Amino acid sequence: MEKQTIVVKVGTSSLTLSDGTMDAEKIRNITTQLAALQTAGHHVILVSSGAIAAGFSRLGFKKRPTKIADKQAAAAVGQGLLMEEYTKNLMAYQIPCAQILLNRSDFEDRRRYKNIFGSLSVLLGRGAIPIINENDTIAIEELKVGDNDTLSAQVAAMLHASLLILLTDIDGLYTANPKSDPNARHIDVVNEITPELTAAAGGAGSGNGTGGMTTKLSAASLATRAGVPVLICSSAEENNIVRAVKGTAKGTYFTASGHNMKTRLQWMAFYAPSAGNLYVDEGAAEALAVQAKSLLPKGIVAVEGDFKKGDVVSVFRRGSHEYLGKGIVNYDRPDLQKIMNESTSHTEAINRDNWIGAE
Ligand SMILES: Nc1ncnc2c1ncn2[C@@H]1O[C@H](COP(=O)(O)OP(=O)(O)O)[C@@H](O)[C@H]1O
Ligand SMILES: N[C@@H](CCC(=O)OP(=O)(O)O)C(=O)O
Repeated sequence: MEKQTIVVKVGTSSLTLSDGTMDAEKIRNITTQLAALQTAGHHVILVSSGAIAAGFSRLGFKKRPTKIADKQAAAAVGQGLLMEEYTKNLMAYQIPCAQILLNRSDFEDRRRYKNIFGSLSVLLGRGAIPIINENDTIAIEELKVGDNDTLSAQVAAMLHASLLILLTDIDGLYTANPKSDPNARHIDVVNEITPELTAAAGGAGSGNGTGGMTTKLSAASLATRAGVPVLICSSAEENNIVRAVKGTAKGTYFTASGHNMKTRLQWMAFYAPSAGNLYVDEGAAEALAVQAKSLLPKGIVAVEGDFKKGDVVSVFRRGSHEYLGKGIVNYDRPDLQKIMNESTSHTEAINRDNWIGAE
C-alpha cells in the first residue's frame, strides 16, 4: 500500500446502541482499524461525533436530549468519556491520540486556519492520531445540522488527503432514502454533484444522527472540489475502513473534481469573507473566466466596500452581476477607484495566482 493521508469521519449512528448511548464495542472496532492503517505508515485523522451520546445518561437524561443547551451540556460530559475510550484503545498499540475541538468558523479566521494546519502537521509527523469533534459547547448552527460531515471535508481538504471516508449506518447514497422508499437504488460512483442528486439526499435516518445525506453531499462537494475523493460507506461491514483504503469497500465513491487545490487558495475559496465587490466589463470577464488571465484595473467599471490591499474581494460581471470568482486585491479601494477603467498600464488589480474562479 502506498502511504497516504486518510481522514475518517464516524457519525453518531455508527457509535451508538439503539437506545442512543455510546457503544464501546463499536469504538474498539474503529480504533483497531485506524491503528492498523497507522501502523502500515499512513497518516490517519479521525473526525468523531458521539459526545452527546456518550454524555447524556451520565448527566441524568433518560434519552438523548433535543434542546440545544441540554445537548451542549451532554457533549461537555461525553467528550471526555469518548476520548477516554479512544485513548485506552489506542494505547494498546502505543499510538498517542490528540483531542482537537473545532467549529466551522475557526477556518474563516486566517490565523486560526494556519494554527489548525500547524498543529495537525506536528501531530501527524510524530505518529499521533488526531481525533476531531465540533466544539459543541459553543457551536451555534452545527449542533442542529450535524456538521461534522463538513468539518471532516474541511480537514481533508486542508491536509490534501488521499481519501475522506464518511462512515455511517448505510452503505452509501441511494436515489432516495431506502428507509422510506423501497424502490431506492444504490449509487456506486458520483462524478458530479447535480441538483437532482442533492434533491435525492434526505435527512438523518435515526434519532441519533443529524444531517443525514444532505450534509454528507455538501461535505463531498467541498472535498472533491479541493481534489479529495470521498467514500460514503457503512461502519457495520467488517473492516470497512481498511477496505475503503484498499478500494474494496462497497459504498458511494465521489471522484475528485478539482486538482489538489493549494491550501492558501482553499482558504480563499471556501472561507475568506469578502471585503468588497468589483464589477468588470466583458473584456475583463472573458480574461478571467475563459483566458485564465489576471484582472487589470482597466477592466473594472465599479467598486464597492472599504477594502484594503491584500483583502479578498468578489468579482462580478457588469450588468448581469454574474459571480465570476474571488481574489486578493492589490490596491486599497481609493487607489483602485482612481485608476479603474483607465487603459494606461498598471499593476494588476488581481494577480492570476491569487484568483479562484466560480465553479
Ligand atoms: N438518498 C439517501 N441515501 C441513503 N441514505 C439516506 C438518503 N436520504 C437520507 N438518508 C439517511 O441518512 C442516514 C445517515 O445519516 P445520519 O443519520 O446523519 O448518520 P451519521 O450519524 O452517520 O452522520 C441514513 O441512515 C438514511 O436513513
Ligand atoms: N458533535 C456532536 C455530533 C454532531 C454530528 O455531526 O453528528 P453526526 O451527524 O452523527 O455525525 C457530538 O459529538 O455528539
